[in-house]
Parts: sequence; C-alpha cells; structure tokens
Amino acid sequence: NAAANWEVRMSRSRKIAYYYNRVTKESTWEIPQGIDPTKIKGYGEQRDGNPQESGAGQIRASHLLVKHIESRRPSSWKEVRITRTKEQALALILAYRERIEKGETTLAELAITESDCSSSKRGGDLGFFGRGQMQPSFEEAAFKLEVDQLSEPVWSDSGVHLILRTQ
Ligand SMILES: N=C(N)NCCC[C@H](NC(=O)[C@@H]1CCC/C1=C\[C@H](COP(=O)(O)O)NC(=O)[C@@H](N)Cc1ccccc1)C(N)=O
Repeated sequence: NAAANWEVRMSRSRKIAYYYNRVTKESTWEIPQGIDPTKIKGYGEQRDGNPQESGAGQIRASHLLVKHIESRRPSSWKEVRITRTKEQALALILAYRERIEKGETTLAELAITESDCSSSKRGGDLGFFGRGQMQPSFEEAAFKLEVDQLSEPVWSDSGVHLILRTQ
C-alpha cells in the first residue's frame, strides 16, 4: 500500500481530487490509511476541473470560426460583409467537422482557407490562454477538451467554432 502506488486524480463530474491506486485499481475520496499524502504523486498540483492544464492554468487551442449575419462583427479577412445565416454557418461547420473526423483534412488546413478569424493565417492557432480571456461559451468548451480532442460546434457572439485543444 506504498504511497508510490497511489496518485491523485481529478473527478470531472465532482471537480474534486480523488486517490487512485495503480496496482489495486481502487479509488477513494479520502486519503488512503497510513499514507503520507505529500508522498502521493500529483498531491496539491491539481487545478480546478482539468488536471492536464499547465501550472498557470493555461491551455493552447486552435479554432475554425464561421461567422454569420448575426455575428457581433459580420466581417472578416475572407468576406467584407458576411450574410450567411446561422443555419448555413452550422451546416458548413458540421461538414468541416465530418471531413476532419474522417481524416480527410485537418482543422489547421481548413482554418487557413475557411476560418473567419484572423488566426486563420496561423492554422487557427490561438496560442496559450487562461480563463477569463475568451468568451464564456468558447472558454467553457475549450477547457473541457482533452489534448488533441476536437469540439462539437460551439456558438459564441463571434459565430460558430470548431475548437481543437493542442496543449
Ligand atoms: N489570444 C487572445 N487572448 N486573444 C484575444 C481573444 C479575445 C476573445 N475572442 C474570443 O473569445 C473568440 C474565440 C477565439 C477567437 C475569438 C474571436 C475573434 C474573431 O471574432 P470577432 O472578434 O471578429 O467577433 N478573434 C480574436 O479575438 C483573435 N484576436 C484571436 C487571435 C487571432 C490571432 C492570434 C491570436 C488570437 C474575446 N474575449 O472576444
């Protein structure tokens, strides 16, 4: 029952840490009997909600944005005046998602020609960001993703996005 067999994990649902024994595969909410918690891997490092975040609670992501006529700024490098409807924007995003999921292309490739965000030129890369920087709906979706996971369509005031968490 050595401390070395245990590690701290983050419960996604309850957003609190629990203890997992790699050998016995048991998990428990309480600190295991007779174990010095400071000797358990990951003790005290956990961040809110997602243990993979870097120390500063930052993640890195890329996105593909399709704007529509109700976007907060219905204009982009691609189109001076964007008039597609929300339904049309969603249809585009779903078609892109299908092609990425099939492995026909990548989000970065598509972002370069199709994204209505200036990050398009960088394959959609937004760099690292922490909480409080992006619009709430975008942040909530991005911080739920595992690394290399592609989001479902995400709506923000900017339009509809596909988000790929990269780090
Ligand atoms: N890295 C940051 N912290 N940059 C500030 C993000 C501001 C934030 N932006 C958003 O939440 C959405 C989701 C991602 C892109 C984005 C919107 C818009 C496009 O929509 P529009 O504003 O025309 O409605 N693109 C941007 O902001 C770009 N500077 C993103 C970017 C581009 C190149 C390099 C890095 C980041 C917000 N609070 O509005």
